[in-house]
Formats: sequence, structure tokens, C-alpha cells
Amino acid sequence: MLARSLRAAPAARQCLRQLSRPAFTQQFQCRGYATPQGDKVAKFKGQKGSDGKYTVTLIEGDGIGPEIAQSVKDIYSAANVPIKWEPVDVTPTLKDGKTVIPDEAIDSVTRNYVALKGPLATPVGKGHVSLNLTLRRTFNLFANVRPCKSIAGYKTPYDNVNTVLIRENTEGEYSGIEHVVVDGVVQSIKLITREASERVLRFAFQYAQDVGKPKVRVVHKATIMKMSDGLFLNLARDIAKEYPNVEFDAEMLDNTCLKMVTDPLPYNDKVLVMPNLYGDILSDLCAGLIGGLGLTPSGNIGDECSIFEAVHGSAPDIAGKGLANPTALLLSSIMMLQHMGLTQHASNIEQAIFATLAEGKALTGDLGGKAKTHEYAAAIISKLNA
Ligand SMILES: NC(=O)C1=CN([C@@H]2O[C@H](COP(=O)(O)OP(=O)(O)OC[C@H]3O[C@@H](n4cnc5c(N)ncnc54)[C@H](O)[C@@H]3O)[C@@H](O)[C@H]2O)C=CC1
Ligand SMILES: O=C(O)CCC(=O)C(=O)O
Ligand SMILES: [Mg+2]
Repeated sequence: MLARSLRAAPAARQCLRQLSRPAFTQQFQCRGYATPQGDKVAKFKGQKGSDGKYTVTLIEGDGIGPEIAQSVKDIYSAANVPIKWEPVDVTPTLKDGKTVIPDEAIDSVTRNYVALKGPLATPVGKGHVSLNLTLRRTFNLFANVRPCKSIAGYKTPYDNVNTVLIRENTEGEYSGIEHVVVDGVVQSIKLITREASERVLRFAFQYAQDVGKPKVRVVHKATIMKMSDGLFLNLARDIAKEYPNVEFDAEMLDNTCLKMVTDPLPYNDKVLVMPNLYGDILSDLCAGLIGGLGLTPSGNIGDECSIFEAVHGSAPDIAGKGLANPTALLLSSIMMLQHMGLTQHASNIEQAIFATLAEGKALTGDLGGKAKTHEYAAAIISKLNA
């Protein structure tokens, strides 16, 4: 019976049929804050309104989301960034048994091409599906770029960490295809497709070339998942031939974890690219190397729209207490400004953030300080260039 059910796997086949994505048609440029040489073109399609401002969708999110979003809004306002926020509610509803995000939110991101997003909580075990993953799939945000860079003045056991992870963002272990086979036997499908893999791999090679880290390393477990990770790895080998100036190699995830926490520096000159789950785990690990989740940004990049968010979640343990560190969301917004071509505003806010962290007088609790979220934001504002 088990074998028969496994063969049938109707949910998986249905899902495969539904998967249709536009091909990788553009070279994407995401000028991450950790990539100072930058790239050549930002393919942001948004236009300024008649008031001279861009409209950016704002999803404040759950838990600490509204507190850290407030810091971003205050700092942007003080820095005169030509942005008008368009707040949207992403509280999900059920439609035909499926979790859906309100049309107004989808329309807003589609119209503006860009969003800044706070963390969205996902119930454990039951309840609605992850809205974070739903947003990534809805907008085909195929590459999740997660830079992680040591903070000058904030000492951790590791100095000068400067890693970039690129995580496949729409499928893999997070395809959301799960079902009960028989009572006591469940199945979660790890879905790897040539199309999505090629798209993120090509993005990683292009990114590596553009940001002056001309080495791409695929992180995998193709020893065990010979077909799924095997496909990802083989496609990487093929695509590497299109980028003769970028060195290519591969490493197994468990080994990567060991080496990263032993000595992360050899990873500084590489761009790591990997299936979804590995990127999720490894990005939290990297955050731990530099001082925690309060510090690491990310960009979910698609052909049309992009959504920028912190690596961290809603931090329910500190929510509502003014303890959250808004740096990760702020740095995500810096990635967003660079993506939008607002590089001078990005640099101004970025220098104020790093000056505040280096000074160390107004640090939040996660970094050993006593400052409240808004006090840290005020310190940043005091360091903005006029
Ligand atoms: N992209 C997203 O929106 C993500 C959402 N989540 C969701 O977040 C919820 C909570 O997940 P957790 O496992 O607790 O992970 P978490 O990332 O929310 O928190 C982990 C630890 O890091 C701390 N932390 C996180 N961000 C911080 C910040 N900005 N400043 C200071 N400390 C910070 C928290 O206090 C906690 O101790 C879950 O519902 C999960 O599904 C988790 C990760 C990413
Ligand atoms: O969607 C979630 O609940 C968690 C997602 C996550 O951990 C991530 O994107 O890093
Ligand atoms: Mg995560």
C-alpha cells in the first residue's frame, strides 16, 4: 500500500503541473551592502511619481516587525529618502482551501516592483502555510541573496567575515508539497527542477562576476540526494562553462558548516549557492558568526519585483518591548536602495549605521548594549550627513 501511494503521489504531480515560471531573461543586479565594487546595471523598473518619490510597498510584519519598521521609517524620513511607503496588510485568507495573500498586497508589490518586508510568523505544525514562502513563490523571487559581513567595532570570535549566500528561493525542500501516505506515514517532497535551478545558478555566477568574488561554490548533499541535489550540482557544472572567468567548485553542506564555524575567512572570496533549506540554515549560522540575527539582511530577487527583508523572524521572545535591533531590516533596505539606484541615500544611511555600531554607545541588547530600538535609531539619525 505504501509503495502504491508513493507511486501515485498525486499532490506532487499536480504541483509539478502548476509550476510554470518565466525563463531567466535578465541579468539581475542586486547591489548588496557587502559588495562595494557594485555591479553595472540595476534592473529596477519602478518610476518616480509626480512628487519626485518612488512608492515602496511596506509589509511591517509580525512580532518585532512594526518596531523595526518604525526605525526604518524614522531614519528614511530624517535622511530625506525620496520614497513614499505604501503599507499593506498580508493577513492571509482561505480561498478554495488554499492560503492566499490579499489582492491589495499583491497589487501593491506588482505596481511598485519593490517591497520592504518585516518578518512574518508561521505557526508550527498546523495553521496557515508560510507567508514568507508564499510571497517568494507568488512573485517568482527565485534568488535569495544573503550577505553577512563583520561589523567594525563589534568583536566576535571571528574577524572580517564577508560571506554571500545565494539560496534557491521557490522550491526544494520548501515546495510545500506534503501529504499523509497512510496513517503514521507522511511524505514531504523535495522538488528540484532544471528551470529553477538553472535560473538561480546563472544568477549566482553573474552575481559573483559582477561583485568581484569570482568563485562560485555549490553547497549540496548529492551523495545522499543523488537525483535532486545531483541535478542541481550537474547543472552548476554545465553553467560554470558559460563563465570561464569564475572559478567553480562544490562542497557538502555538513563539511561547509564545520569549516565555516572553524574559520570563515576562506569563504570571503566565494559566492555560495545552494538549494532552499541549506540556504535557510546556513544563513542563520553565518549570522551567528558576526553577532546574531539582528545584523543580517537579505534580498529576494525576481525578474519583475524584489522584496527585501531581514534574515531573522518575528522574535516573539522580545516583541513589543523595544529591544529589537533594527539593523538587519535597515541593511536590507540599503540593499533595496542600491537595487533602486538610490546609491547616495544608501551610502548616507549605511555610514550612519556603521558609525553608530562602531561607536558602541547606543547598542541594542543583542549586541550587549542597553539602548532601546528607538534610541539606537535616534543615534543613527544624529550621524546622517546633512
Ligand atoms: N523571513 C521571515 O519572515 C522569517 C520568519 N520566521 C518566523 O519567525 C517566528 C519566530 O521564529 P524564531 O525561530 O524564534 O526565529 P527568530 O529569527 O524570530 O528569532 C531567533 C532569535 O534571534 C533573536 N532575534 C531575531 N531578530 C532579532 C533582532 N532584530 N534583534 C534582536 N534579536 C533578534 C530572537 O529574539 C530570538 O532569540 C516563527 O514564526 C518563524 O516562522 C523565521 C525566520 C524568518
Ligand atoms: O517562513 C518562515 O516561517 C521561515 C522562513 C525562514 O526561516 C527564512 O526565510 O529564512
Ligand atoms: Mg530562516
